[in-house]
Amino acid sequence: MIRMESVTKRYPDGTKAVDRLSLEIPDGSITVLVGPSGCGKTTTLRMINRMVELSEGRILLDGADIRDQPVNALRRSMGYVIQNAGLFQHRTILDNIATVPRMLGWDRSRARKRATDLMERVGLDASLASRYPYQLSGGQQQRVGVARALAADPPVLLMDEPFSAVDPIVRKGLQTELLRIQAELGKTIVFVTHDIDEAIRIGDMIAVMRTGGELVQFAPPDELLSAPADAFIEDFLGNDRGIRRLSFFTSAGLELTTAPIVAIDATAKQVAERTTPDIPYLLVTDTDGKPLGWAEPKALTAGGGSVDRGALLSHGRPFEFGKESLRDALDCAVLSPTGWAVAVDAAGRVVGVTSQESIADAIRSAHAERGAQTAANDAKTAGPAGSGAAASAPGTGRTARAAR
Ligand SMILES: Nc1ncnc2c1ncn2[C@@H]1O[C@H](COP(=O)(O)OP(=O)(O)OP(=O)(O)O)[C@@H](O)[C@H]1O
Repeated sequence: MIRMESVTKRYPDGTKAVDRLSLEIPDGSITVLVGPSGCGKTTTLRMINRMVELSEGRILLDGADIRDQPVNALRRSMGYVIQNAGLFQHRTILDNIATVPRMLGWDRSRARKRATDLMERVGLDASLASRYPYQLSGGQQQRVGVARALAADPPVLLMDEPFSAVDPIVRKGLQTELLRIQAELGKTIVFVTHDIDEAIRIGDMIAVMRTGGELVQFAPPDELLSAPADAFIEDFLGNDRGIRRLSFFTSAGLELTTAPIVAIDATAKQVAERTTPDIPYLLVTDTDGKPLGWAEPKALTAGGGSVDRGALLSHGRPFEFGKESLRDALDCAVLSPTGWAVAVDAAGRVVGVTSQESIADAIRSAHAERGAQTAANDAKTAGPAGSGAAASAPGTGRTARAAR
């Protein structure tokens, strides 16, 4: 664990970049430092690998003061990724990734084998190995940067605005890749961004800082959204907090019904059996159970056994039950022409449908459950007085990340 104890950084010109920052960065998870330009994020990150020396306080890595170990050994235990990747322009992609293992004395073939494996891990095609950085897109260069930082398998990864220079679609792809890599490797990642949406999407814990290098709130993203510490955080988070928070609630608890579902080859009798006064529309599936569209029951029987697929209303985007969040389910329902959302399994087969009312019920119970959980965690972490000054992550109760 990285523990920052009342850390202050004053630059020689007198600028106080970080002010008595206390933070416990939990192992094996992503902690995001976020805040407006100039609030001290980069300075904080660089104090961890001693690219910037702190002025007061101390930083402990697994209980040991980082100033008590040789700076080279410290930096080797921490991969470092920056904006625009910072690749060596005169080296091939493979050699860029193999840089640290080579510095550590690995022989050439072992280092290259490691680099080749890492290219695959970060989603880079092997055919790019012999190219030079200028022959890659910005997104590909960032992937190389991540692979290079992972090359010596350091337990800690420090990432400074790594995805800021690429367009929003590529950026989302890189975030997804990082989450996938993190799920596989379980590194301790400290990630700097000024983008609160990025922080919410990838962070297990988020530290919000404000100008003057002050920590304002340290919390998991759903807690930040539900209980911002003050008006500054509320403003920084922007609109739609309630809706965005629904991304942290799984759709697994939603009540589904299969009552209004019929297959395309259903007989008139089967359609009639499914039809009740409560159900103005039926969802039609193909014979494999995949959704085709909504139809009024009478439209299904009008053709005397053959359904006109072109006349079906769109079923919209279905959501994957249990994997996607309540936010996804709500979005599907709101966009559905019938107001009902279609739930599918991983193979895309319909497992049921759910109404906006059922989703509203699920949202209410999810809020109540999370409230009870938070209260229980608060009671646990409150513990005996004087249990430490550093802002710390709750020990338990982090909900599984819904597919964000
Ligand atoms: N070498 C330096 N000498 C003097 N002041 C510095 C130095 N480096 C940074 N600062 C100042 O320290 C403060 C914090 O800078 P820092 O780069 O840590 O902020 P940041 O939150 O990462 O900003 P950004 O999002 O714009 O990158 C700023 O006021 C900055 O001008």
